Order: sequence, then C-alpha cells, then structure tokens
Amino acid sequence: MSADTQTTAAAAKAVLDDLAAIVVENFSKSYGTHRVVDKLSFHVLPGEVLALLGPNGAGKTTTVETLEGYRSPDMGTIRVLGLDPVRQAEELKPRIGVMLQQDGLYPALTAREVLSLFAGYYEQPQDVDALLERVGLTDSAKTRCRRLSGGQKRRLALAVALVGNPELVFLDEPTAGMDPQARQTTWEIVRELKRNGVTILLTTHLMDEAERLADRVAIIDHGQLIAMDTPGNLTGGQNANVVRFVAPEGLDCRKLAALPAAKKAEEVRAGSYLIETDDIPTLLVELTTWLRDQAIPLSELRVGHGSLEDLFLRLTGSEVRD
Ligand SMILES: Nc1ncnc2c1ncn2[C@@H]1O[C@H](COP(=O)(O)OP(=O)(O)OP(=O)(O)O)[C@@H](O)[C@H]1O
Repeated sequence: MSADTQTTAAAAKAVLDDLAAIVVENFSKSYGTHRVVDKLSFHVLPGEVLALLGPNGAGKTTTVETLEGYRSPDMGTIRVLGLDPVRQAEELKPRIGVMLQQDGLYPALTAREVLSLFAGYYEQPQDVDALLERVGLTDSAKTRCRRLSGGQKRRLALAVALVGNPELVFLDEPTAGMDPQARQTTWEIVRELKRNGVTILLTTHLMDEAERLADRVAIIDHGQLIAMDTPGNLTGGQNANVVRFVAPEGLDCRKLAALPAAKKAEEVRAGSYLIETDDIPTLLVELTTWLRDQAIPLSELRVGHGSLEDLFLRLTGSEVRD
C-alpha cells in the first residue's frame, strides 16, 4: 500500500469512527484463560439495524454486555454514541435502551409497576400505559412479574428497553420464547424504531428474524468476525442456485455431487442435503431419478437461492438453535 493510500484509508477510518453509533475495534475478552472474544472489530452506523449471529458461546452476549457497559474490555476500543460505556456510563445510560436476556425483573412487582419504576429514571419517558398496550401487555398490567409467562416477560423487557425513548437499543434475543403473534408485534416495533432513526443491535438465533429486520448481519464464531454484510449480499454471494432436500441421513454426497448437473453436494445437517447447480430443472430430474432407482424416500424438496441459514451452517458448522 502506498503512503497516499494509507493516509486516505486512515482518514476514512477516522471519519467512520466519528460518525458511527457503535465502534468496536480489536476488542478482546477472556474469562480466566478462555478467550471468548478475539480481536473483534466492526462499526454500526446511526439508524442501522445490525444483527449479531453466532452459535452458542460465540461471544455475542459478552460483546453486547461490554457495549452496554456491564463488562470491561481486556483489550481494544469500544465506543457507543461516541462515549466509553464504562467510564462515561452516566452520560450514556439515558441515551440507550437495553433488553436483557434474563428476565428476573422484580418478581413481586406488577408489570405496570416495573415499567413505571424504569420510566422514573428518564427525563422524558414514554407513556407507560400506551407502551404496555404497544407490547401487548395491557391485560397483564396488574400481573406480578413472577406470574408472567416467558413470552410476556420478554415483552416487558422490551418495554423497559424502550421506555426512555433511546437513540440506540440493544436487543438480546428479543423474541426468544415469544408466540408467533408476539414475535410479529416485536418485529413491527423494531421496524417502527428503525423508521424513527433508532440504531439497533440485536442478537438472535433466528435466521428469518435477522433476514427480515437487519440492514447488515455480522456472524461471529469463537469470538471472531467471520462474515459481515447485508443479508442480500451474504446469501447472493454464495451458491446462486441450490436444491435442498430432506431424506434419510448418511446418503453418499460424492454420488450426489457426481450427478451431471450437480456442482457440489453436502449434508448440511443430519438428513438435510444441499446441491449447487447451474441448471435446476435438469438436476431435479437427475436427483429424483437417482432417489427412485435406489428406493430412497424423499420427504421435502425445495429450490432457490442459498439462505442465510445455509451460509451460517457452512461458516460455523453449527446447528441453529431455536
Ligand atoms: N461470567 C463468565 N465467566 C466465565 N465464563 C463466561 C462468563 N460469561 C460467559 N462465559 C463463557 O464465555 C463464552 C461466550 O459466552 P457468551 O454468553 O458471550 O456467548 P453467546 O454467543 O452469547 O452464547 P449464547 O448464544 O449461548 O447466548 C461461553 O463459553 C460462556 O460459557
């Protein structure tokens, strides 16, 4: 790299550092001798929704809790809205909303009391009853937290994150344990926040959630960033045409890959196969003929582009957890 190019790159990085709502640079964190985040770097722009994906134990919660100021980095730089989350916590806290993974919020208080309590910490909080209604908790407003269902506790945690009208929200597995209707409502709320310019960092194990909500997706594994881009670029960049099918596990992928129209074949998880091809109709004929000739039952067959889940499984070699 020439000296001029280096200077331009450094200037561009300085602008990005200034502009970004979140800056993570060379961030590392260990518990004892176990390094769970390893030189992680990424930016989140103002108004952007970034989804952090990764298998269990990848270091997502550690990263998010460090951004929230609950943990200190061992190494590296962390900036949230231009502030150091630990040393400038007092300045930062009123500007961010945090939806925690654990929901042990005051078991003896009612949902409304908890939300009113948090509303009291902010100068211009949202209307408590309107917010309870927005997250679908009006009927449970007088229910003590210990009696709320898992999904209702998540909704209350979401309301707590939003009550202070934050500029930036951290949502750690926001829809885990929610029923489909509550999940839809939560997605609508996230879209509404985005329309209002709120920056959102969410962690999720749900690939469709990431694909629907995120402007960009960051996949981390063993504490390292292994991919980061828009969902479209992540999925479009890989196998443009794929055939997926479900059949008994342990089929010989070398034989599948040897079908004339197949480019590559793999068993992405037990009994779930993926074949890349440039010619879907021909491959379908070859595949179904091959299966019929060997009396192999076929229980599902789909064609299309590679999904985020396919990419995730390939990059991390992990199962997706519900
Ligand atoms: N306080 C702690 N002390 C020791 N080890 C910890 C602590 N917190 C987390 N870990 C370990 O650090 C690793 C990363 O955990 P982390 O919770 O950040 O992962 P994650 O990607 O959020 O996982 P999940 O998807 O399961 O929530 C795991 O191996 C976990 O057991």
